[in-house]
Amino acid sequence: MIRHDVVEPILLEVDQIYHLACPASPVHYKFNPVKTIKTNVVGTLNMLGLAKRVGARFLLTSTSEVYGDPLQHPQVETYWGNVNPIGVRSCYDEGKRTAETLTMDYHRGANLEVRIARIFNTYGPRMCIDDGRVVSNFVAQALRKEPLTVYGDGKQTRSFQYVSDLVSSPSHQRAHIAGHKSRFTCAHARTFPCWWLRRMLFPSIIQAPTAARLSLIDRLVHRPCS
Ligand SMILES: O=c1ccn([C@@H]2O[C@H](COP(=O)(O)OP(=O)(O)O[C@H]3OC[C@@H](O)[C@H](O)[C@H]3O)[C@@H](O)[C@H]2O)c(=O)[nH]1
Repeated sequence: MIRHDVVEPILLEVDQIYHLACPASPVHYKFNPVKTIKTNVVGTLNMLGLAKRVGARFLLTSTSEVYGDPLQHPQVETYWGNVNPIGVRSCYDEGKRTAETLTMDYHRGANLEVRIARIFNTYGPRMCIDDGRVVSNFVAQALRKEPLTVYGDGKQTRSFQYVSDLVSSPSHQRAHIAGHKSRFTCAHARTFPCWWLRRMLFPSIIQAPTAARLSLIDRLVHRPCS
């Protein structure tokens, strides 16, 4: 294994590049916004340059956040989004949009074989307890028997997906099929408001047998962060 910051160029002999670098939780990517956008722009350029040099296939993990504050529900891959270029989330939204642009420009200009996976709100084992995203926050708060922090009126909706569904999804499989269209959505077909998530999670965790709760705590706290 090599530890390397994608913001710095690197020369390797590889057949495939999975470009996953970048914090995904809003709390984490807002912590150092300049580093976040650098990772998405300079880091993506470096990885695409490497892919071109060695003729590797390239996968970019993008995000539902490329749609910004969408005016269309659900978001289809042809929707261009509604993004604030100067907001606190822009380092991530616009960074990933630029990363997508660069990926498609290398595809068109250098004939690089590319895939772009637009991943929606994903949760599951190996998340940090302080990840900051809504599902792990609610689970951690319910385990501590604290009130669940629903921001705003809780009517905001998200498409949540379990991590193993993401990995085994048909969309993910398509990433491996040569010649398939270059971008695809990785999301649950339905969206749910945050208030619903609170109503569903809290009683099921509070009423769970102690052993089940301890196992959840173990999975959240004692596993390394993904
Ligand atoms: O404790 C919390 C945390 C979050 N929320 C709300 O829950 C909703 C979801 O927020 P999250 O922090 O889980 O993350 P978001 O859905 O905004 O973005 C995330 O999902 C898409 C991924 O591609 C992105 O990488 C990731 O940023 C937001 O409306 C947020 O305000 C709460 O109500 N309470």
